[in-house]
Amino acid sequence: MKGQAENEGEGSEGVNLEELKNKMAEFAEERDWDQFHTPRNLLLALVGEVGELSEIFQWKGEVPRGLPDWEEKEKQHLGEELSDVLLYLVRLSDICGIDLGKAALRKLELNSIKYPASLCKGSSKKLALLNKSTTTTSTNNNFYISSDNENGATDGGE
Ligand SMILES: Nc1ccn([C@H]2C[C@H](O)[C@@H](COP(=O)(O)OP(=O)(O)OP(=O)(O)O)O2)c(=O)n1
Repeated sequence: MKGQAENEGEGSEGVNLEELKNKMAEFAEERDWDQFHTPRNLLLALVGEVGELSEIFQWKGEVPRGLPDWEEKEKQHLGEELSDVLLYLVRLSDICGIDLGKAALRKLELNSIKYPASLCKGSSKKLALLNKSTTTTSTNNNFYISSDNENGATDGGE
């Protein structure tokens, strides 16, 4: 989705998942595209957009937070691809009957239980300790904890 949008510059305050879900449903309904918005099609579309998002970063190497050296045009393009991913994710969740907001809040809770700040914060020694203690109690959450990342752990599981 490139180029000038009608509501460009409009404030984003108050945008919520419910609103995005309804707008996507309306968008599909108006075009009689419900027939194409099947779970599999939406998943493939989502993955395709993740690919387009990746292309923006491809070959750039690591880039600093906030992307200070990027041109506005490039940042706008990034916003468009991020939005495509979000919109397809919202639509996929809706079509699958998943309340994405509720599911995400629950997952955040699970994450905080799985990665207690008191254990994750700090040295790699503590991360290794967490790895050891959680893998013995966790049955279906296979994950690894990067020893060189002081910010936390990477979920390689579900
Ligand atoms: N069957 C479709 C096709 C598009 N869209 C919406 C959701 C996305 O936000 C956007 C995707 O549009 P494009 O497939 O045209 O993808 P891009 O905007 O990324 O364009 P391009 O692939 O040409 O860069 O439009 C949709 O809901 N259902």
